[in-house]
Amino acid sequence: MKLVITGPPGIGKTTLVIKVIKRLKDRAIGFWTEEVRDRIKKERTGFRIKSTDGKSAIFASKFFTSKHLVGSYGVNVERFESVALPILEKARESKDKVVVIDEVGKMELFSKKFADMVQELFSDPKRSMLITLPIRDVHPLVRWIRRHPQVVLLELTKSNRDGLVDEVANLLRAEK
Ligand SMILES: Nc1ncnc2c1ncn2[C@@H]1O[C@H](COP(=O)(O)OP(=O)(O)OP(=O)(O)O)[C@@H](O)[C@H]1O
Repeated sequence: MKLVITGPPGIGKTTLVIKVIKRLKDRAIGFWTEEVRDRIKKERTGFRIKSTDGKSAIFASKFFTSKHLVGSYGVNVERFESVALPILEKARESKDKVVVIDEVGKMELFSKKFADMVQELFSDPKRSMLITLPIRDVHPLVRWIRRHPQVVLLELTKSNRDGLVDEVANLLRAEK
């Protein structure tokens, strides 16, 4: 099964993914991205990637100089790849695991290697995946995933986000 969660920024996609990973325990392999906030001013300063094997890196920041910009955030593609690629390579070898990728968005897709890896994993019909996507088609791959015939697309809202945790975990757990 290919479960794809979409919804507007801040609706709770990452929160849902983290809860589902906890439910799936070691059946889940992959990564999620979360905000980095200034401890004193409380404002968002960037984004961090965290993998199921405990690695993490700040890969986008207001303080990074980069040719890859999303709004005021500079994206460090090498830092992103240093966490994302090893865990997805490991996932490729672990055929019975659910691959979790939060998210396939504009910042992440500056990495061509990441885009190729996502497409490869997604193209395996037997592969169970849980992916989050931005609401807009920010990249041809986002459009391709959204329209893939195997996809079950779930749009997250304030009213369904709590109930979907068990539903998503059960759907993925039921897969061999
Ligand atoms: N089910 C929930 N109940 C209450 N608060 C929630 C819930 N889900 C998320 N939140 C809160 O909403 C905020 C945004 O959540 P989260 O980062 O998961 O959203 P997101 O959709 O992944 O955002 P982005 O699109 O920026 O990645 C967080 O402060 C989180 O604590």
